[in-house]
Amino acid sequence: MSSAAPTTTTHNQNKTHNFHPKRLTAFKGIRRQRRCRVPLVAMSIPQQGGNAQPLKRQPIEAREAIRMGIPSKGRMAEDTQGLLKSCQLSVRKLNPRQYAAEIPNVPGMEVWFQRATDVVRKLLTGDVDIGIVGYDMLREIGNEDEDLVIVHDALGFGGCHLAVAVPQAWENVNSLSQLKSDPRFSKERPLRVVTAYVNVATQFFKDQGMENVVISTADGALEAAPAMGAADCILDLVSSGTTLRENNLKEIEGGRVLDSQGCLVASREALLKRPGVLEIVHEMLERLEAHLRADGVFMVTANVRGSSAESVAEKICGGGSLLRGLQGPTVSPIYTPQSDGAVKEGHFYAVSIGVPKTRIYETVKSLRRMGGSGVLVFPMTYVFDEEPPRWTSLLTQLGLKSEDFNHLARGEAPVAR
Ligand SMILES: Nc1ncnc2c1ncn2[C@@H]1O[C@H](COP(=O)(O)OP(=O)(O)OP(=O)(O)O)[C@@H](O)[C@H]1O
Ligand SMILES: O=P(O)(O)OC[C@H]1O[C@H](OP(=O)(O)OP(=O)(O)O)[C@H](O)[C@@H]1O
Ligand SMILES: [Mg+2]
Repeated sequence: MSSAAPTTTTHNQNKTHNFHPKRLTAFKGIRRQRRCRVPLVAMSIPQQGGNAQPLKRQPIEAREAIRMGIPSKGRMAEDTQGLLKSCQLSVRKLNPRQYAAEIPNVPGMEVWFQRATDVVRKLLTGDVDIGIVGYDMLREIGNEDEDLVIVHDALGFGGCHLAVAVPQAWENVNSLSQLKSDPRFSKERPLRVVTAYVNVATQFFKDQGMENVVISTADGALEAAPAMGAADCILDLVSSGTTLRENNLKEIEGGRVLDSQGCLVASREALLKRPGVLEIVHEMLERLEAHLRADGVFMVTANVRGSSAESVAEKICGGGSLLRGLQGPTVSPIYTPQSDGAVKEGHFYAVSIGVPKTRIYETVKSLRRMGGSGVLVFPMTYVFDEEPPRWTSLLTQLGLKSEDFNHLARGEAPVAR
């Protein structure tokens, strides 16, 4: 470790008492804190702590089944299963205490419930091939390991950021540069930062050239540490900012370390060597992309009177960009049945447009102004577009081309390049 890097210690936190609900959560967290010695150096496979043996990577041939790891508890668990369900990839487990499950729509893949940190560890050890976790965990536990490949970096849940926060009472410290030059901290009396993200924090302070920093770690309720005197400031997750506020802490300019949300991650080795993994990831990515694109959009259809499809399309397009939909309105003739059994194109056309959910009423009013009637609004499940750019980017990261994927999909070996 370079001399500029902050050092890492552990500390115990003692009892405190207060009555805001968020603070009570914090109080519960303190009781389950454990002493945890965190290694000082960056590792390709993080240790389990204590005297545990270093984690070893399983050879790819150690098992045949394809495995996905998803969070077993915490706020990511519910959102992960919710998103999968929205993509018709519902996870089925026989009882709530079982940690193994399946996705009936993806036959042949095992789903394993793990703590978020362990999802990343198990990707690193080759015990799972695919995982869903927060980007924060991926960075902290994965530590930029080359085997970890981000397949989808924005699953739309678990949005938060990691930030440095200091006591509100530090009126003269509102930015990282002010913290850096704060005369209270020196080599003899370094700034004490508590965090659950030791690897990320170590790298951050090193990058900022902040040498007089000591990093300690705890499992949760970190916001209590400055008031208890156990640390000077914290580096922790922030979402609404309530926990910081309720514990008299504030973020500082330049102290935003990273933005996080749920990610789909896979092992490079598994993608390239375990038969079937790349195909499953391809299908999951397609479904996720199409679903996330559809989320927030409604399909609106209305019957509009006109002399031809073109004249109706012109009228709709003239009604503003909202009515043009995702690519332009779809206008189709409505056929009227005749007495002789034939059908005839009438004077009404069905118009279909994809509209942001937030602008539905505005759209209905515009359609009515154009003589639209029978307006129907449907939720969209998927918007499948061209091959998703994230898929192309994944293939590039793996050093593959589309034709290589076709070889793999046929069970043939990838083309050597
Ligand atoms: N306040 C938050 N808002 C949004 N996402 C969050 C928030 N806190 C954590 N996360 C995300 O959820 C992930 C799991 O955190 P969470 O606190 O739910 O579980 P945990 O820390 O494993 O459980 P516990 O807090 O009970 O020990 C984090 O890695 C992060 O990506
Ligand atoms: O900005 P906010 O919306 O208040 O959210 C931030 C808090 O959420 C997380 O804690 P969590 O509730 O998971 O408790 P923990 O500290 O025990 O993990 C995180 O560690 C922060 O403390
Ligand atoms: Mg938590």
